Amino acid sequence: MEKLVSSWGNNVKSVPESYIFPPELRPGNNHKIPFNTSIPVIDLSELENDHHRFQTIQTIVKASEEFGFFQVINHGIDINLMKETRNVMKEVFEMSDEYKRKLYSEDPLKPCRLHTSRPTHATDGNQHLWRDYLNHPCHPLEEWQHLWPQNPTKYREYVGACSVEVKKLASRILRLISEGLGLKCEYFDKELSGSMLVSVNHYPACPEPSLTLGVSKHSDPNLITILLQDYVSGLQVLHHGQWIAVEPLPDAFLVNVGFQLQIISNGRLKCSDHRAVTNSSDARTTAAFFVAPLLDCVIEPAQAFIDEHHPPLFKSFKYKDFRSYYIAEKGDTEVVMKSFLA
Ligand SMILES: O=C(O)CCC(=O)C(=O)O
Ligand SMILES: [Fe+2]
Repeated sequence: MEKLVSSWGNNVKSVPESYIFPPELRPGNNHKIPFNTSIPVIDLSELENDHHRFQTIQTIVKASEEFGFFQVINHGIDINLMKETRNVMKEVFEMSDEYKRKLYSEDPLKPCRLHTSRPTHATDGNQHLWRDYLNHPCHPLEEWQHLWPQNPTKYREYVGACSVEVKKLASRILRLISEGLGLKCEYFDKELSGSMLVSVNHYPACPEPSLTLGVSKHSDPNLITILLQDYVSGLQVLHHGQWIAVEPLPDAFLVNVGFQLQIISNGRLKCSDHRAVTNSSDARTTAAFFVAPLLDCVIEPAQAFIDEHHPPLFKSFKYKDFRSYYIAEKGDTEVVMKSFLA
């Protein structure tokens, strides 16, 4: 499959022209910045201890205000299930070209498809990204699982089991955030978090990581994202104008605030721009579970954050209108944010 980087990326000594970013958008030497330890790693087992519960919730809220990112450990999801899920996900990209051709589609409306190189606002529209991805909805499981890849043979089983657990983890985190912000604990329980889509991202080792990107700068359009990573680093977050590198902790999930959580919290929680860089020695596979509102759901700042001194900062809109606009503007954070300001 000539379009998929996973089919030829390992055999080239240099990055093809169409993958080279303009100088101002290249990561340059920033593709190997050291890990920044200020993004908190939060131990969820502390929630069982009455003394530490309050502090843990405060740390989650503070991280969501300051970085829009935090990691969670001791989250209750079986480490072995995480490992098996990562393995079947990696295997998809190692399948034969013949098989990958069957999964590949250019049709964005296809519910399960393998694709590559989604152009974004940060490029000139033709720029390729050093990434292949497989995406499909995964909640409610029974509605979608039969459309997922049949090979690797355990894909449906492991990704299905992991999706159910990740959805529960997301609900738990949303309840903690609600509690920390003074919202009803079940505020996000229903339509606001009614759908979940996974994007399995695969970044083959890249011969010239300073010239290209796996995913260019963007913020996530959904409510909250739960990212399953492996041992290989690559995610960078823009913090006060500087790129900072996130340490990959294979037993942890990385959590990030999406646009909708920023809007509902009336700007209190932040969705931060982030990107994925590549490296020359190891392929990297991640799974981003995007928890999102149902398409007809009305999004607006929650009443709890509005009073005479705090007017609503954002308009009220249907999630589907936000999504269409985000796609049309290729995820340009500034343009998207501006048009939903009150
Ligand atoms: O793979 C990663 O580290 C990040 C992927 C990401 O940001 C996304 O899929 O939205
Ligand atoms: Fe993202």
